[in-house]
Amino acid sequence: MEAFYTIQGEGYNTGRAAYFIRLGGCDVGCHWCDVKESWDAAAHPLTPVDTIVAQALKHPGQAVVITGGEPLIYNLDLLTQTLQNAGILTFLETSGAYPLSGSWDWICVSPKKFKKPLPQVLEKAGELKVIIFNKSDFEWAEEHAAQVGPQTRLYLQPEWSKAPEMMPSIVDYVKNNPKWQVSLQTHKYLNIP
Ligand SMILES: C[S@@+](CC[C@H](N)C(=O)[O-])C[C@H]1O[C@@H](n2cnc3c(N)ncnc32)[C@H](O)[C@@H]1O
Ligand SMILES: Nc1nc2[nH]cc(C(=O)O)c2c(=O)[nH]1
Ligand code: SF4
Ligand SMILES: [Mg+2]
Repeated sequence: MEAFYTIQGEGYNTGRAAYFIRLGGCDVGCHWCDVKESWDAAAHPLTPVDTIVAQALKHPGQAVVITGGEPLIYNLDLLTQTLQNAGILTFLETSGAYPLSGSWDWICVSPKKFKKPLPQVLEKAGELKVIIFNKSDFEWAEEHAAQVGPQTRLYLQPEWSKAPEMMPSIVDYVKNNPKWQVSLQTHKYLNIP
């Protein structure tokens, strides 16, 4: 759908320069999704892997973030292996709703109520990043924390439009349950893509 060089704004790798590759197509249907224009795969022409990788290599960043849409609706083996062979770190942003493919240096799973994550993806998560839209999402977060390994980093990220309202509860929750950390969409405060 699009590719751009920016700073990873969210989660474990926040603050790192990265080339973002946003793949079109998603049927998970989050009502608060901040890239609804990505949902219709047919609206975004296919791009050859070699073209994507050549564009990525024009930037000095050491990492690529593959996001969407839901990137795991595609088999990502060739794209990620080609990037890694070129010396680029591969980071994934996924809902976990589709089977895992690809070769990854970091996997972020952000589970969704609308199409639940697969256990095989949760198992491989470097980080679990749960979006907090309302108070019931804390319980939802704990249900998923129970399904990841002890090494998985745990993040609570406010849904953007609800951030002013939900932030006090998130702060209290993290202070009382310190296995969790706060993740903010810092790129939106920085006014960068
Ligand atoms: C747009 S999604 C694309 C990747 C994948 N479909 C997923 O949901 O993980 C990238 C990240 O943005 C988060 N996100 C999407 N809309 C958001 C919003 N309105 N507020 C906060 N985070 C949001 C998702 O939960 C996910 O972690
Ligand atoms: N800067 C920046 N960081 C991000 N982290 C995850 C994003 C995404 O949409 O997947 C995103 C994004 O869209 N921009
Ligand atoms: S899974 Fe990701 S891309 Fe799909 S609707 Fe939800 S937030 Fe948007
Ligand atoms: Mg985004």
